[in-house]
Amino acid sequence: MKINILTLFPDMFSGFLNESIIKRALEKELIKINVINIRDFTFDKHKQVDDTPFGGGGGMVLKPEPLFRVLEKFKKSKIIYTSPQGKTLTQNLVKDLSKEKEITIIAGHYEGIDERVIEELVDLEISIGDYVLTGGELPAMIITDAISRLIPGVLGNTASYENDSFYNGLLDYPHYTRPAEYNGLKVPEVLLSGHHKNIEIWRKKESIKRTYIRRPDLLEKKLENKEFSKLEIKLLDEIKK
Ligand SMILES: NC(=O)c1ccc(NCc2ccccc2)nc1
Repeated sequence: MKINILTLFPDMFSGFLNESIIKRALEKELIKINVINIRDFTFDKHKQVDDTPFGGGGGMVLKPEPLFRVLEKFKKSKIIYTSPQGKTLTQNLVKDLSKEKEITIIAGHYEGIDERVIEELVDLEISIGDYVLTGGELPAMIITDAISRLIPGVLGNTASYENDSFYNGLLDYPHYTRPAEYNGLKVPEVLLSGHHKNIEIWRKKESIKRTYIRRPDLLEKKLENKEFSKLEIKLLDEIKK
């Protein structure tokens, strides 16, 4: 998987690329991340990348020329633009994107980019949620992070995404680690029992309970898509009693 990120602020990515799981995935060449400075694709004296919006109003808009030039180099990849106007990112969309060979993410800035770039070159506009940020760099990191962890080998063998919350359309169950008692607070007995079947059922029930309480919309969706196993239905009935 190769991810190109087009940005005006490449230095914003150094922490993201040089720490932890992403750093190791890059070292193991499981993924390749290419951060490109859009300003390198301006050839005028002032290296102008943005300008005031036609029709007036505040802020600046990224000019079309530098973006058309840089995107010419990446037109074989899937072109993504991060903006509040995009399709909301979900784990399912992340899963679909993780199957692409190469994607290029345009991190918008200021008020956004000239619409002609979106119309002509962008394959998918993505929003990470209903709020506005100073730029598209953090959304680009979030999309890159979420995709990378699904690439085989990126998560160590201990963790895996199969047990992810959202992977099965439910919220995660509670997690505990040593000590078994802290400040008089005990870990649920079943988790200390070594009884794997009971632990699996307890975890599944906790996931469903949490989803039922915190995100009933996710349960609805899972029911609509008929994605419930017989066990899950049984546990949901117990929870509802
Ligand atoms: N919710 C998001 O995914 C998001 C993406 C970018 C962003 N800010 C940059 C920008 C502002 C306006 C138009 C285009 C880009 N804020 C939020």
